[in-house]
This record gives sequence, C-alpha cells and structure tokens, in this order.
Amino acid sequence: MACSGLLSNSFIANKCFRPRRHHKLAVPYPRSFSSSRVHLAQNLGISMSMEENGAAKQGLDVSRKKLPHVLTVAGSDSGAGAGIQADLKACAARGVYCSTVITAVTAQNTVGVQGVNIVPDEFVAQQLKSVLSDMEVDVVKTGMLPSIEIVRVLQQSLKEFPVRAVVVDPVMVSTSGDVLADPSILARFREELLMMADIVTPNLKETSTLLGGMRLETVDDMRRAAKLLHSMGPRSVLVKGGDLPESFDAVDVFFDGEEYHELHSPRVKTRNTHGTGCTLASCIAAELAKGSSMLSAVKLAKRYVETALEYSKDIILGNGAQGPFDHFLRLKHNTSTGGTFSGNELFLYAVTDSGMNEKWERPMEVAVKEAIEGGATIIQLREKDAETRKFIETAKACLKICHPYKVPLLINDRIDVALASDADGVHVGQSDMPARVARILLGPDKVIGVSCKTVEQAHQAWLDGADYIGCGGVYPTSTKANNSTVGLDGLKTVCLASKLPVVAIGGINASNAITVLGIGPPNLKGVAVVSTVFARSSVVGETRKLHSMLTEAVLKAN
Ligand SMILES: Nc1ncnc2c1ncn2[C@@H]1O[C@H](COP(=O)(O)OP(=O)(O)OP(=O)(O)O)[C@@H](O)[C@H]1O
Ligand SMILES: Cc1ncc(CO)c(N)n1
Ligand SMILES: [Mg+2]
Repeated sequence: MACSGLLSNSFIANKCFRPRRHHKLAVPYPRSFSSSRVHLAQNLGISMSMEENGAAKQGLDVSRKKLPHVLTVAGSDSGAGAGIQADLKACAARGVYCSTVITAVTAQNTVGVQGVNIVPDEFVAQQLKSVLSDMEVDVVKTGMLPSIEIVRVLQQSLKEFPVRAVVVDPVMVSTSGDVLADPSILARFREELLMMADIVTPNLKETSTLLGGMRLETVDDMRRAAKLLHSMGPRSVLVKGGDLPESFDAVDVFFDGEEYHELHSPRVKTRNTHGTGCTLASCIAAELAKGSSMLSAVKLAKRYVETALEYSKDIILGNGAQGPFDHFLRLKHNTSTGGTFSGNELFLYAVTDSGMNEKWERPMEVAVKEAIEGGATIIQLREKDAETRKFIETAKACLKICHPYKVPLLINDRIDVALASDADGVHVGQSDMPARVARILLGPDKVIGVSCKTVEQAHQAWLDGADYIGCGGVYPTSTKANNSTVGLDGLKTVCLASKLPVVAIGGINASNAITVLGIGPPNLKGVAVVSTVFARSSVVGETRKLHSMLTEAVLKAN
C-alpha cells in the first residue's frame, strides 16, 4: 500500500510502519484501551502500560486520549539551540509530547562547543527503562550518541521495548566543527544503528563520514549518497543540504529505496541555523507520532524549519557565527503589543475609510502614516468591500508603517486577514465572530476589541477575553448606516459597568470630543474617529488638531 498524505487515523497510519525486523510485536494498537479491552489486549499479548493496567484494575476511565509521544535520546546543548532543547521545542511547537533521555551534557554556545561530559552508559540505560517501560512512546528520535556503549544500550532497550518508528539523526560533528561522537562510533553506526532506523537524516559532513569520505558537492552527489546509505539498512534516507554552497537552494534528497524526492526550499539568508538538523529530525518524529506517512512527515518538517528560519532571520543572540532560531515563530514581531495592552492606546483611535481615501486619491498606507504622524495612537483598518488578497497586502504594508511608531494596527471584523497579516488584533461587532472564538483563533497575545451598546454586552466582552470595548454611536454618524445612538448617558452607563477600557465612537469630532471625554469614568480612555481625520485632504493636519485639543483638555483636567 502506498503511504502518502497526512493520515489522521492512527490505525491506518500504523500500517505504514511494517513490523520491524527485530521487533517482537508491532501490532497496530488502538490509541486507548477501554476496561473491557483489557482481556482482549492480554490475549493478544499486547502489554499494557503500568499506568493503564493500574487504572483498569481500579475501574477508572481509561479511555482518555493518548498524546502522541516522541522520546529523544540526545545531548544537552547549554545554549539551547540544538540537542535536547531543540527537540523539546520542536515537539512542543508541533503539539507532541516529548520525553528526554540525556546522553551527554555539552557546554556550548553560538561560538562552538567548549566541553562535553558523557553520561555513564548504565545511567542512560536507566533513563531509557524509566521512560520506555511506563510512558507509551510512539517514536524514538536519536541525536548525539557519544559512545559505542550508549549505542549498544539504546539498541538493547529498543529490542526490549519496541516503538513504532526510529528516527536517527547521526550527529557526529557540529557545524562549528566540534566532534560530538567518538570516531570509533562510526563502525557501530554503520553496522547497527542504520539497520534500526526508519529514517536516517545525515548532513553533508555526516553523509561523507558514513560513506568513508565521499566528496559531496552537488545534488547529484547527494542522490548517489542517499542510495549508498540506503543499502546500509535504513528504510529511508534524507541527505540534508543545509551546508551546500550559498548559491544552492536548501535542497534535501529523500530516498526510500524506490523513489527519490528532491525537497527544495529557498535558502533563508541568516546566521541563525544552529539546531536546524535536530529540529528537522524531531519534527519528522513528531509527525510520525501523530500518524503521518514518512514522506509527508519529512515534507512538513522541512517546511516548518524553513518557516522558523524565516521568522527568526534577524534575531541576535550570542556573538558567535551560528545563532539559534525561534521554534514558536514569534520573535520577528517583537514590536507587537505581546499581551501588554493597557487601554492607553485608545486615546486617539483612527478608523480608516477607503471611500474617503479614494475621494482624495490617497493610498491607504499614506492615510495611515499621516494619521500616525498627526498623533493617532491606534489604527483600525475597516475595509468592508476589499478583496481578501488586496486586504492582506494592505494590512501588511500598514503594519510596516505602524510598528516603528509602536502604534498597534487592528483589523475590523476579518480574523482571517488579521491572522494572515499578523496584525496586532481585531475589532469585532455584535454580529461578527464572537470575541470568545476570535480569542481562541488569535491566541493570548493579540488585541481584541468589541463594539458594545449595553451593560450586558460589555460584561460578555469581558467574559469572552476581549481587551477593550468600543461604545457608541455616541452621536449619529454618516459612516455607519442605521446605527442607533446611545448618547452621552448611554456611554457613561456602559463605562461605569465595564471592567474593560472603553473607547467612545460615533459622530465624534473636534467640537464634541472634549465633552465626550469629559463625562468622567476613568476607564473611558479615548475617542475613535473616522470622518474627522480622513474626510478632508490633510489627514495629518486634522489628526494633529484633534490630538492637541484632546491633550490640552486632559492636561487641564489633571
Ligand atoms: N539557510 C537555510 N535556509 C533554509 N533551510 C535551511 C537553511 N539551512 C539549513 N536548512 C534546512 O534545515 C534542515 C537541516 O539541515 P542542515 O544541513 O542544516 O542540518 P545540520 O547540519 O544537521 O544542522 P545542525 O547540526 O545545526 O542541527 C534541512 O532541511 C536544510 O535544508
Ligand atoms: C548536543 C548537541 N546535539 C546535536 C548538535 C548538532 O547540531 C549539537 N550542536 N549539540
Ligand atoms: Mg546535525
């Protein structure tokens, strides 16, 4: 059976892993046993974990969902870019549980490896037994295996406790050139470890070492090498081309004994590639643990590494040649509010209107820049009729303008556009996506605002995890048809009841803004305007006028 595509059903997926030559039992097992299955399981000779056995005996509900589980057997990197630390981060990012058997502790940073302390092999054996005997490991991934004894111990453990797949990253020499495995280990790798591997993932240097010094300079060389390595026993081979010259794409060659696949991705120009190999192998293991076929797992892992490198290409950590990258795809946007929205940002809230921009033949980016230069403290893109693709591009361009000024940019209504452009948040109305759902989709760090007219709506917004509410219309307005007004009294009532900061909206202009802000409640943080700043030719002039009036009024009041 051809195994391709992401298989969500673990039973089907298990069929992709034919029983290992040396495995005692590789029956595709159900992910959870119900108590009535205890007998069946025992008759089949499937050993249940101690935990399941214990729970079954006590009549507890043992039909809990099992987490996909990768065990990494690798070395610790004190700089946390590679090794065990990269494996933990990669698995966490991919939603898979990762346990760790530590084979060595390295003193390492972005400059290189300053020291290696090998864990005694008996203690590696003890760690392996602790995890494998108890915790239902799906896939074992190996990294730094610094001694022959440790390889032997691992082999024995896997015979005793078979797993569904073994991913071998044959770590030997770090990119900085430091030796991470005793050279004598090579023979053992060749004779034993490759035989156990469902996939082996050497980089160019490791490929050359495993093949007795073969020169690897082109993708064709990599294809030949993949075939030679395959003949040494692993089910599949991935020769990684991260270390090819800069003129090449980042090309990896996959070979499963039948077919070659050249996996290309653009080479990200960055120094932050320390730990790409460990991450790639862990991500492959994680996808296999979830039930993916081998080729799908490899493709997904490569795309994940590429995305993480792209996100982290500019970060600076350490003084050495090879920095670590961010597995959680966050560091690039270190100017975003990052969950620290205080409400003070609402002071002069500018909501865009493409009709008004068209009238003055003003690109959205220009309108946003002018509003910010005039003193706007937050921007909302409100594009009711824009095509999705155009909207995303506009949002990205506006974010580039907003972030140097530390002005957040929110998207009206369109959660998808906010996600695609990585905007700072969204503003939703009462008939848009519920804030509770938006929060789940956007995660904890994004800003969510909700339009509210009543005390009940304001309370619900707070319950739903919103960051602020917009209350109005305070006065009638031409930018929102059929919008009932709440007036100053309604605004005051909602402010007094709201646990969230409030921005007033609807018909606010230079002549009434002070009155609105003057109604008093401390959580009324500002005014939102559309026409007042965007309807005339000079956005910067109109915004500046309003900003100075508001500032003066606030200074007077204090
Ligand atoms: N600059 C880059 N841009 C895009 N992908 C890259 C880049 N460098 C490496 N990769 C990819 O990262 C993965 C790991 O390959 P690499 O050859 O760097 O492994 P490695 O040398 O074992 O890494 P390390 O030892 O630092 O953990 C491969 O899929 C490779 O194509
Ligand atoms: C501990 C450890 N494992 C693997 C690598 C390979 O990147 C490294 N540099 N350090
Ligand atoms: Mg490596």
